[in-house]
Amino acid sequence: MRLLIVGTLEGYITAAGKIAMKRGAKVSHTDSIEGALNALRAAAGADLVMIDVKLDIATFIDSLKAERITIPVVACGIGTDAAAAVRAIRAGAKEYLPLPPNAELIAAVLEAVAEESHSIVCSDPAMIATLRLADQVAPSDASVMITGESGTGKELMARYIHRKSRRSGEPFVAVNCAAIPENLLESELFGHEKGAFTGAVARRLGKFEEANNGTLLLDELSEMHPRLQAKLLRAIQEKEIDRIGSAQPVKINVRILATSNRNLESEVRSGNFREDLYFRLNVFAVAIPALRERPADIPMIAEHFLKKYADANGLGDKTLTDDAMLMLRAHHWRGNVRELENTMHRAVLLSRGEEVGPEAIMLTSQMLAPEGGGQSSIPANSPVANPFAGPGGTVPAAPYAPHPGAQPPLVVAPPTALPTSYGPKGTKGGAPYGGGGGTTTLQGLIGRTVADVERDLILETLTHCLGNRTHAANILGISIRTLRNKLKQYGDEGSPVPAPGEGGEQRASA
Ligand SMILES: Nc1ncnc2c1ncn2[C@@H]1O[C@H](COP(=O)(O)OP(=O)(O)OP(=O)(O)O)[C@@H](O)[C@H]1O
Repeated sequence: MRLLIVGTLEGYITAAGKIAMKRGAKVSHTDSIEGALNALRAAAGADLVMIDVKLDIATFIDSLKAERITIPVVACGIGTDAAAAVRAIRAGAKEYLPLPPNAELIAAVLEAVAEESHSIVCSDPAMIATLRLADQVAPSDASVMITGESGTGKELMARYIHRKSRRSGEPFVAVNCAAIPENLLESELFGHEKGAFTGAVARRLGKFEEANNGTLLLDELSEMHPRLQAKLLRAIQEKEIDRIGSAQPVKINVRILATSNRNLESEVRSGNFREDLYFRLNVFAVAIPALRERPADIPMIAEHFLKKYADANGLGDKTLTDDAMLMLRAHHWRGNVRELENTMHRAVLLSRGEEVGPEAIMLTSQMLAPEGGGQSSIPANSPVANPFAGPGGTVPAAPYAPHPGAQPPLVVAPPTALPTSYGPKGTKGGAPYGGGGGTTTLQGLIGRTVADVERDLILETLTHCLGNRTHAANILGISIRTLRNKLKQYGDEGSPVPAPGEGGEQRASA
């Protein structure tokens, strides 16, 4: 939880900050609205803003909206100044907190924000049983291996276990082992001393030390190189780590959670994953069912995201029609909850009135037949399954007429609409999405590495989205986490990364 305090809070900054820090929040402070906007633009990141009621909250919230920065804002002021409180709430603040700060009130607000952004929505008995198991294992210090297909909510489950554990007031630190190159992952996890290698200009603490007394999530652990697996095993067994370049081991107290979307047992059998490490980490196993195996969750999660994105885009209340719900229930959801989330995000932006009908439901993975040849009950190329579907269920270039105020190009713009060149310098276009991609454009890519093309695609999409990470991740079909990891890597390698709200040149941290 990262808290940004804006203004002087009538001289109570230190007290409020201390209370928040005690609850595990990372607190930063700026005096002015401009300072806050700059920090948020530069991706400094915050989960909650506490702002002095004396500042111009309406202008601040309007600027956030204009720049599509979604963040809850809580106003703070002396005592119970009812008029100021009403003004702040009218301007869009979620809450009004009276000063001097009250520890319980601040704790409740922080908790509500944390719950809101990481709550697990479910009603299917299969998922409820999985949550019960998580509840049982959470209080212990045992390692937990969380498995499930991509997009089922493994990271969400890890956060849930941390929240329910005795370590909930301590840091939760996640490392995506697949997104970090092997040579960097070692220093990311274990840290390094100054001069340990070329470029190590200062000591850097690794994620193990950052997570000390708390929980470390090793996301996509199956991707870790065997050499590092050995070092990880030692860290877990000995409860100490060696920073690169140091002969002095550092004691650590970290609970490990790990996720994998591969079958780790077969990775062990094929020699790609150490058996001893597997048994160390697999003290408890929590297997999250695929979304299609918990059909009762589909309507509830769909409604949840419908509300979330309608609120985020200021589009008022929306409801799904029966036909639209039928389509959602019948779909195979190979991309699981992430795919459903993206589908609902698009539906919100494409629907015109209060009702969201089948015409707004674009099931982009229709073209991926379910494994084993099974189809959803509605054929992929049926106009009902996807009203925009072309032959084979692909989505044609720009078939919709967006209603005013929506930003469909951010979500469904075809590659040709992007101001980009995916090919070598000077060539235009490229169609990595289904439908419409021709051999000419593909030929333009020959001679370039996949990593190179991927970087261009990601950076151009981000530029197109004015630096908005969420929109870019949606268009790219990758998780926001994967996008952030990639951006960090590109930034480290010297590529200019657009900051939120920027379409262009400014460098920012991912
Ligand atoms: N039950 C749920 N309720 C609400 N949101 C959910 C639920 N399950 C997943 N999500 C959302 O779906 C998205 C994907 O979840 P998450 O990143 O946890 O999946 P994952 O299994 O870790 O994916 P990957 O394997 O690709 O890293 C996130 O935005 C998450 O908040």
